[in-house]
Amino acid sequence: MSQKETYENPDLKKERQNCPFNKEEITNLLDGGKEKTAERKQLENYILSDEQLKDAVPMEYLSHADKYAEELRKACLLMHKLENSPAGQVPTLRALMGAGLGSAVLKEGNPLALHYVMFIPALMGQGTIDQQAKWLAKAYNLNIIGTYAQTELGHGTFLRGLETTATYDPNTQEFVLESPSLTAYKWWPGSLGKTANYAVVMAQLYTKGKCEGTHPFMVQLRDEETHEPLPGIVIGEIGPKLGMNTNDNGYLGFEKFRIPRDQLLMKHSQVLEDGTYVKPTNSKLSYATMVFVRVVVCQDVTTNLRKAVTIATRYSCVRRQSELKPGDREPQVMDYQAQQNKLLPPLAATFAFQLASDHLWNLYNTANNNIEQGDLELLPDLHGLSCALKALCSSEGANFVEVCRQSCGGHGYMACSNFPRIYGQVTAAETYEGENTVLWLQVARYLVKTRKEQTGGLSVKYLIGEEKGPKTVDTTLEGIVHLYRRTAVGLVDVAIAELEKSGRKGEAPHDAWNHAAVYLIKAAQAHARLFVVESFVNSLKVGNLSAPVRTVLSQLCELFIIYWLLERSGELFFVRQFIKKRLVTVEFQVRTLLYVKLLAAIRPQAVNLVDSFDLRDEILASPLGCWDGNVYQRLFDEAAKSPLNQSSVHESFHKYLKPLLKSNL
Ligand SMILES: CCCCC/C=C\C/C=C\C/C=C\C/C=C\C/C=C\CCCCC(=O)SCCNC(=O)CCNC(=O)[C@H](O)C(C)(C)COP(=O)(O)OP(=O)(O)OC[C@H]1O[C@@H](n2cnc3c(N)ncnc32)[C@H](O)[C@@H]1OP(=O)(O)O
Ligand SMILES: Cc1cc2nc3c(=O)[nH]c(=O)nc-3n(C[C@H](O)[C@H](O)[C@H](O)COP(=O)(O)OP(=O)(O)OC[C@H]3O[C@@H](n4cnc5c(N)ncnc54)[C@H](O)[C@@H]3O)c2cc1C
Repeated sequence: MSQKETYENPDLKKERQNCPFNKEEITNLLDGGKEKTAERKQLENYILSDEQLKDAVPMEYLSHADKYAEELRKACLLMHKLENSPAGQVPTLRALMGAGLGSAVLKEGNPLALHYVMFIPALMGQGTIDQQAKWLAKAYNLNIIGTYAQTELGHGTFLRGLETTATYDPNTQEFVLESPSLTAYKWWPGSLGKTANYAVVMAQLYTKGKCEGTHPFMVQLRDEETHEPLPGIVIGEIGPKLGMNTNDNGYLGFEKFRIPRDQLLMKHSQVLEDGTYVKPTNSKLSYATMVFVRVVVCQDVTTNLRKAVTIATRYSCVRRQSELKPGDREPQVMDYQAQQNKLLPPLAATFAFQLASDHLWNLYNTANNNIEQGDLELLPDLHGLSCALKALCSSEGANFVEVCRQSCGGHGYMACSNFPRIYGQVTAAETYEGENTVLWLQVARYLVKTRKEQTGGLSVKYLIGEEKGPKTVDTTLEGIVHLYRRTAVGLVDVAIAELEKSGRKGEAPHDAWNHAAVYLIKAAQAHARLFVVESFVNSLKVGNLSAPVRTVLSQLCELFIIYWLLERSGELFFVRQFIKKRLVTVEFQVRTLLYVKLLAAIRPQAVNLVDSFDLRDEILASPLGCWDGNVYQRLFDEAAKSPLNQSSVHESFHKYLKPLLKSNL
């Protein structure tokens, strides 16, 4: 059964011949430059060549506890490796926390992720200079390991409803942390179950008998030597989940647990020794850590989607099934237009999401620098855009990953295909860091406010003033983007009209808001899609792209924006002006024709495009997606690893089946 190391599936080989563009140019573009590509490759060689970081058996065959222990072993080894990393510590950390390199080693979730993704950012964003001096070095050196404990059994979304209390005692200058009910128990924080010994805990601050709202507190949970929970701390792990099972999500209760006053993270608000409360300039500054994570989640989801698309595209060019031309050889399933319709939109989406995420990352950095200087002007736009893109990338990403799985037929359902893990990771992002529906409503709030008050940040400028641009069918990219813009504006206006209608009926604003939720969510989604397509189209106008790369990216861009338009066509019916002008029918006919042409144009470039993602086989971790296309041999090799194949007759036969067979029931 063995194949030569040099094997390359002939169909894939053919797909790779005569590539019209330079794959490396796209790789460099995605990495952020030639040097960054070189750095990444060097880092991958450094990490992935370490034998101790390889799994002895696939993780699926381990128990819940063994999975955790094995992932923790590798996570700790990775941290040791940081010291001598050729790329430097911070870029290495970033690569390890992201969905690429990190997931090649830590398959079921990184037990140290929350330390880097939330605990350290919370200390940096919420702690004073003195508090950072006290804790940050320890955290960076991994002398302490932390998490972010906000969500409770009873409340995740509604932060004002959190029940954990931190009551200031001026006599001892301490806060007393308390979980007054079962629903007040912290529930969900990653790494809390077994790994972390510290946490940034969000609790309702009481001082001088008054509740001042939720605030972040630095809390030690476990003894630094023995790792035993400290007296007054009730802590544990919450059990198996759909995915990310070694992220050891945990629970946490406080029984009159005391911490010194200076462990309230006091960058934005303070409690003085006598208990006087000093307010922040903006009460939402304590939510800043969530904003950071929403921004990085967009990047994480995009990297995961690239993996799914690579696996499905390569497999679809290796897989031959059914009959296209009667009597001919079975075709590659990728030659079915229906398969292209499944796979080429998610392929295009990887570019669209990456470009939008880059844009968001730049906004985050600018806004954050300004906030450090006391200038909060960009905060509403950052909040609106991070909610919009987090919700859009995670929801569309999860749907696309599922389509990629389906496109691989039965083999896509195997655990070894890696789709279950990728899906587990991406769909989790639909819930964590703000449940998507809730985030859409936050976006809608910003849109409605902007439209009504005619003032808002850069991402919502199109809602201010009268819309300009062609009102007839225009088949240029600009024309299509304009259609998106008109739909987005139109849907905000429809939502506002609904709110006003309810108002006229005498409904209170909160009831009117609830009764307009369907419209509000549609408006928020249209806004997010507009932002993504604008980013895609605009980024093709600038940059130093060769003509062949520009051509293929333009085809992907056009395909993607038409795909979304056709998918969400129902929304055009909400916007009255389209119906009046009978634009919808015309739009449909023209776009569908173009869409089908684009599928055919991109099809021959699909394998070369996913090759240009330059994802190593260890990162894809799937027999279906390997570079050599040796799919069937690899599936067979994976099956051989099953513990059920280690003997010809399993012991359970003798215990259960044989007695049944002999029982003459
Ligand atoms: C140094 C090395 C670093 C290495 C690491 C680097 C990179 C890492 C790379 C990759 C990692 C990638 C991904 C991560 C991978 C794995 C992740 C693993 C685990 C995931 C962790 C998940 C953790 C969590 O889930 S933590 C819990 C998150 N919880 C939530 O998100 C709760 C959601 N709820 C809310 O946010 C709020 O309650 C609310 C829904 C917004 C409502 O709040 P409320 O106070 O009720 O506000 P209201 O609606 O009344 O609005 C009032 C007003 O405030 C404005 N507002 C609201 N929120 C904000 C905000 N955040 N910022 C600014 N403004 C805000 C709102 O717009 C209103 O304004 P206005 O009155 O209309 O003007
Ligand atoms: C894998 C994973 C990791 C996590 N890690 C952490 C962590 O490290 N730290 C941490 O603190 N938390 C963490 N969480 C918790 C996570 O942040 C919350 O689960 C999330 O914010 C959703 O809150 P909830 O569970 O209370 O959902 P709920 O708010 O109860 O949602 C239930 C339903 O109610 C709807 N709903 C709720 N409010 C509204 C509203 N106002 N309007 C309309 N619909 C509404 C929602 O849309 C949803 O359909 C994690 C969760 C997961 C799944």
